[in-house]
Amino acid sequence: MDAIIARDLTKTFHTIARRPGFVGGLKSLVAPARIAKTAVDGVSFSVREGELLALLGPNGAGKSTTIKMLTGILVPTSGSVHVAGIEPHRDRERNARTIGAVFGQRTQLWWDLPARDSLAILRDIFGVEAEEYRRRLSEFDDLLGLSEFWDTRIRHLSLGQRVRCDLAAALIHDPKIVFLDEPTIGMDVVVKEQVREFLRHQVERRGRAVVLTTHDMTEVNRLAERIVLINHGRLFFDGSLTELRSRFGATWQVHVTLADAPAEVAVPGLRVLRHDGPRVAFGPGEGATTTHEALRLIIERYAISDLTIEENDLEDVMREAYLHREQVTA
Ligand SMILES: Nc1ncnc2c1ncn2[C@@H]1O[C@H](COP(=O)(O)OP(=O)(O)OP(=O)(O)O)[C@@H](O)[C@H]1O
Repeated sequence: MDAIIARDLTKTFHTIARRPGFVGGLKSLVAPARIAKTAVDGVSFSVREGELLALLGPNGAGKSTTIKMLTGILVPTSGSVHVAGIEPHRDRERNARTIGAVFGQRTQLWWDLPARDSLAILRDIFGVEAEEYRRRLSEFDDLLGLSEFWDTRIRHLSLGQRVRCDLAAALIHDPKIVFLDEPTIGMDVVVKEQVREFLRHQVERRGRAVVLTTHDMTEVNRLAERIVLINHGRLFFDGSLTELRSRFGATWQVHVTLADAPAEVAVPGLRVLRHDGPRVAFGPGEGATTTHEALRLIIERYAISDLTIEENDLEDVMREAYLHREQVTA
């Protein structure tokens, strides 16, 4: 079932352009020149329950603006958004009970209170029953190790500790839908993996729908089943990581050592890049786009004794995707 449905979502900001100099400043006051900036332009997508969608794009692409409309912080200029059947900006109270959100750069906790008290306030605000609260806290503690800094004031927590508290706070009322805007920014690799494990648990075991923005390609690789790419406010890709790799010039090589050393090697759909005795390197040919597919084709024809796969990394693929979009819009 779709948890989030965005249709033709558009947001245009209006700002006042200040003319240079003193006279220019006066003119701007008398006759302000308004500049329109369409940050999100006709974006449509949906997210199912139990699905993690990574919303990606270069700086200034419109990701945060999209998330802000999905969470009800911003009102769309046009188009529609439904989150668990609710229009977030029209029904703020029901929306707040339905969603959880973490903005990695900010906190929704109280600076001068210890983590324990901050969460207790949220428990009271959302009316979480005592036994249920204890159960959830203990689950969050198991996954995020909160009790290490339970009694420390939020202002004294490290960034990684603070975001772990923010994650617990965002989920304390058991929302079905979670928005995360760069949740692991600035975290060390150990804490990042802890947070990723937590998110996997929320999606796979708890069936939550999660929308995540990040510039961290390892995160995308390890977490995202589905990717939506936007640039200049427009959606230009919606699909799996495999589809993304095959569409934006991902290259790979499959190196195999064959059980025999045939004089000729050929696999329909693959290109033979090198052939030296039993050792053969295959690359993508017509009709075979993924390494999985390539392996199936090779194993169907030859017995192999060794195998390695080289793929160019996701950052290369993503750079290709962003540049491709620049050329399309240029
Ligand atoms: N309140 C605002 N008023 C005017 N322009 C805005 C406002 N908020 C965002 N913008 C502009 O809208 C565009 C999209 O910004 P947004 O923050 O959504 O990008 P982003 O994809 O989240 O970028 P980043 O990866 O750098 O965080 C940018 O050009 C930004 O300057």
